[in-house]
Amino acid sequence: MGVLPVPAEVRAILLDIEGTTTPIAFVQETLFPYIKDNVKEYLRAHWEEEECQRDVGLLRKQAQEDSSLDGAVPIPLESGSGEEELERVIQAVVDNVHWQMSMDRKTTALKQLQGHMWRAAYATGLVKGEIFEDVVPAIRKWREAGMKVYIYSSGSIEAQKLLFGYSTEGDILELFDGHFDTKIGPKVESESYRRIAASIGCATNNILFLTDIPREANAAEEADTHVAVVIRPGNAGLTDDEKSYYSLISSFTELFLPSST
Ligand SMILES: CSCCC(=O)C(=O)COP(=O)(O)O
Ligand SMILES: [Mg+2]
Repeated sequence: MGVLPVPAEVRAILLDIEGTTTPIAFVQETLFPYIKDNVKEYLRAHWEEEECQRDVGLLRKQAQEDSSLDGAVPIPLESGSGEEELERVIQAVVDNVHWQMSMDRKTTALKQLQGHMWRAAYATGLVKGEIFEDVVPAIRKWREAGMKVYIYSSGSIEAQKLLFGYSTEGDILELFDGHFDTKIGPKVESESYRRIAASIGCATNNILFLTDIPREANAAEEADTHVAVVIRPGNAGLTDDEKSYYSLISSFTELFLPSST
C-alpha cells in the first residue's frame, strides 16, 4: 500500500463519486439501466407535475443547444391536446434521454431528471448506494483531524444525497459538509474549482480533489487545486504519462494527513 502525504495547506477534501467513492459498475449497471427502463413510465405518471415540466423544459433547451450534434434528438413543444400528441412528445423526451445516455453525457438537464427518477428506486429499497469499504472509515478519520469533506459529482445534488442517504453503509450524509454538482460548472473546467473554493470560503490550494478522471484532475490543477487520481476496480486505465504525472491512490486509507497518528 502506498502513502500519499496531504499538503499541510489542505483544509478540505473534495470527492468525486463514480469511480472514486463508488464503483463505476454500480452507476453503469444499476443506476443507469433503471433510468433507461423506467423513463417512459415515469414521464407518463408525473407529466402534469411542476417538477417534471421543469425537467422537460431543461431537456428541451439542452436539445436546442445540441441540435448540430450527430444523432441529436429534438423535443417538440406540445401542439394541442390529446393522448397521441402527448405520447409523441413523451417519446421524443425518452429518445433524447436514451441518446444522451448512450454518450454518458453529463448535462445538468439529464442529471436533474435522473436524480428525480432515482427517488423511488432508493425509497422503495430497490437500490442501495454502493460505496467502497475504505471510504467511510477514512472520511471519519479525516473529519476527526479537522478536515472538511465535500462531494463534487456530475450527478445532481439530489442524486448524491440519495446515494449516500440510502447507502450500503446506511445514511452517511452527516459525513459531508456540502455538495456540488454541474450547476456550479462542468468538472472539466477549471473555473468550477474556483467557484467551489469561493463557495466553501477558502483558497483553491486549500482543497484536495480526488477523482478517477485525468481531465477533471487537470482542470482542478489548472485552478491551483491539489489533486490525486483514484484507481479503483473497473476504472478506465491510465496512460503511462498520466500514471507518472499524477499522484495516485487506490484506497482512501493511503492519504496521510499531517496531523494523523
Ligand atoms: C451521484 S449519482 C450517479 C452518478 C452520475 O450520474 C454520474 O454522472 C457520475 O459522475 P461523477 O462525476 O460522480 O463521476
Ligand atoms: Mg468519476
